[in-house]
Amino acid sequence: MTDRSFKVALLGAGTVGSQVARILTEDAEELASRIGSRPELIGIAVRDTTAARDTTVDAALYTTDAEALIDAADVVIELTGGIEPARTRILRALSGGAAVVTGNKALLAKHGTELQRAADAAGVQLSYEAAVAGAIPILRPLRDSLAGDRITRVLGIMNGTTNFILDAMDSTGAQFDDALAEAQRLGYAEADPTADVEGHDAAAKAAIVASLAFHSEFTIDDVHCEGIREISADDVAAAQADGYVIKLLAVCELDGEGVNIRVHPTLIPRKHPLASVRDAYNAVFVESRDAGELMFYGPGAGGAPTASAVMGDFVTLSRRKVLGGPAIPDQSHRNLEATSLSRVVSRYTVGLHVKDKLGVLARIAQVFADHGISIQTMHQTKHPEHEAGEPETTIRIVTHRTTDERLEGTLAEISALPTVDRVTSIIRVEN
Ligand SMILES: NC(=O)C1=CN([C@@H]2O[C@H](COP(=O)(O)OP(=O)(O)OC[C@H]3O[C@@H](n4cnc5c(N)ncnc54)[C@H](OP(=O)(O)O)[C@@H]3O)[C@@H](O)[C@H]2O)C=CC1
Ligand SMILES: N[C@@H](CC=O)C(=O)O
Ligand code: NA
Repeated sequence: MTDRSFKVALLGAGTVGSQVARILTEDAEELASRIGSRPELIGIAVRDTTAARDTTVDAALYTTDAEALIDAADVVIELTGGIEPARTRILRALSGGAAVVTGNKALLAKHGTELQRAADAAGVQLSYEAAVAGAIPILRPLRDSLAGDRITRVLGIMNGTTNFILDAMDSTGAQFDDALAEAQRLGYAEADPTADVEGHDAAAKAAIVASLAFHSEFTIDDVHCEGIREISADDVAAAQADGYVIKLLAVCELDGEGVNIRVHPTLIPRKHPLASVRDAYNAVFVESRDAGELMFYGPGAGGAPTASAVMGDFVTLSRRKVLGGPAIPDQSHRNLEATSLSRVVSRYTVGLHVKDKLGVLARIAQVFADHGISIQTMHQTKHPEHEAGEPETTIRIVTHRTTDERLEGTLAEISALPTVDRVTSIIRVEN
């Protein structure tokens, strides 16, 4: 079997692509025996063929002609990122009969349905385990291992960069910018880290996870998304003092007849298993009717770990291609709708910057009561005197469970009080 070969085109040789090129080169014999046929790397598409590259890979393989490579390939591995030209190139590969592996979550979260339909129509395989939580096998378990169960909720830390930043702020007191620069140096952050920091990267992953977990079609536009840029050292210290840690969580949960999908900073108790997820590690909790609670943990970003997920997909779909037979088309569609955040019930911590005057606490507590929100705890921190001599203070309130809609109305009224300077933070609390 292994004397036959099949042609592989690699698009991209950056953080992940360079590691995939290395594995395809160094492990060629081992891969041939696992697949039952020899993968022949026919070329690597990049933007700049003169850039310094990994010397273990044949320099003659680099090209800027991605289309020629795609047209000649049996399997295409797309690791360039972004929407275009990646979308057009993947569609070209699929319609030409090539199986495709990609880690492009931004593309899948926007055009996943179109790509999957193109793969089904061509009778070829499209795999993207690397797109969510890097090396962690999570999409295959959702799609295959749990195919006979009913998933009720998925809760996860799905972005390595923001976990790295929040962990550094929590454990070493690092400043946000320094922690972000280190995450970029280590290859965790996207080329433009806005997608990480603003939560868009985690939101893309949440859309992909929710689509597989709930057998429906969701895009990133269905995900409510808040990032971590507003999280201050004060928020981190206050969370610590109360026995919490702040994490950027992605939550996908059944909500009546629909699914609520959201990404936001969340306070979780330090004894919660997700609180111990450090550095750029990711973890995904899956709750289902029959299996109960499952936790998937591991490196969620970085070149080699992500390449591991790419190679897992590559070996699986190459083996299937070598064995022959039809590709397995996308499964049942329940077509659940995405629900609005406004009715989601949770606890909140709210930070308020106020004038330190007689009755200010009582007035704020009254507004919460008027809106039917019960306060669990209220802390006041004394600030140095204001320039104009007027004393100021920060109040932190932890509420009992309420809806986003109700909290919004409450804070609109509180913000309008003459004694309230501003709302400094609103963070959800999970138990
Ligand atoms: N980094 C990570 O930890 C993870 C990344 N991913 C995903 O994997 C994919 C790749 O990420 P990463 O390796 O970090 O990205 P990089 O930015 O490090 O690398 C991108 C590569 O693609 C090439 N490229 C970009 N545009 C084109 C184009 N139009 N034509 C040909 N080549 C092009 C670049 O060429 P050149 O070298 O010439 O500039 C470069 O080699 C993305 O979809 C990302 O979201 C998924 C999980 C984790
Ligand atoms: N930028 C992403 C990379 C993996 O998907 C992250 O930080 O998790
Ligand atoms: Na994964």
